[in-house]
Amino acid sequence: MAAELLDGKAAAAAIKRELSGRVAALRERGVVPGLATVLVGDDPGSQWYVAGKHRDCAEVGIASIKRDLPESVTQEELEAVLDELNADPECTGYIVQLPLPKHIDTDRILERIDPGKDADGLHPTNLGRLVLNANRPIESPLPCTPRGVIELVERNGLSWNGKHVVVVGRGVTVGRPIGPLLTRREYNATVTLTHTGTRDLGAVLQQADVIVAAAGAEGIVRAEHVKPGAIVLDVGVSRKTDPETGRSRVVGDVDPAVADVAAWVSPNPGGVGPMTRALLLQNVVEMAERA
Ligand SMILES: Nc1nc2c(c(=O)[nH]1)N[C@@H](CN(C=O)c1ccc(C(=O)N[C@@H](CCC(=O)O)C(=O)O)cc1)CN2
Repeated sequence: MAAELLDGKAAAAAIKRELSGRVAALRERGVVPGLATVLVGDDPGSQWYVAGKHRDCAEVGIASIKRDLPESVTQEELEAVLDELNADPECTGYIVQLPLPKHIDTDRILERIDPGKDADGLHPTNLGRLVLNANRPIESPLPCTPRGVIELVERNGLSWNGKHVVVVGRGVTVGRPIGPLLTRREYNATVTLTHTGTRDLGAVLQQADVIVAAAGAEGIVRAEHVKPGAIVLDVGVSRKTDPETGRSRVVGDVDPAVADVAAWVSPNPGGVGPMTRALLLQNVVEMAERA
């Protein structure tokens, strides 16, 4: 039987409709939320994601500011741009598009962001609050993709309570922060984080009620790894060029045959990607509401 689809486009559209009303209410109070993006270099994927963030802002009434910098930018020049955004009252939140070029120290850049303007929730203060505030609501921005994964499942009437979640990939935007989030009492999941050093990944995956595949390794999750009835979220992004058309397309971490075994799968594209974008807007709106 074919799995049901976790439609990220539909869920993201619903979130954006809700946010439009909240932005209108903020504007009535004279508060204009403004998201800035910092893009370094000319990677077409990153350019496409950043352009999408500006389109999303326009759709819900958030002002947006662009800072596009050449690949050759130095650490000091990039930090000066962040200092300027930290001081700019029209920028209420901002993101630095990742990945950054190899000559840039990404950790130092993330630490330079004012935690009160950290729309991605990746500043050490905000990641630390995610770990510390175990028994009270978190009043600081949370990483967008983990938030998007959680929302996508819940908006389809599914619960995390008591589920064994196996996450594949230990990157800073998904794998590392999703465990502290899903193990909070309100979600109550049990999380296993796997990575390239995990022995017998297939055997670990077979124990999962939910798989979150965020390794960026095409087709790493296959049908024989998946327990019948599991929920499978495909967060991985690899790009493949079609030899006939020369056009590039996104391929995920989940082999399409998984849909014959799982109960629910998120398509890729059209699953977690649009949710990441919607939850970024939600972070911006929440930060403006709290300010
Ligand atoms: N500063 C950040 N950098 C990066 C993040 C992040 O959350 N913060 N995540 C990813 C890229 N990303 C957002 O920035 C992102 C990835 C994918 C999508 C998306 O909507 N994808 C579409 C398909 C797109 C395509 O065809 O290329 C989909 O899934 O339907 C949005 C945002 C790394 N960097």
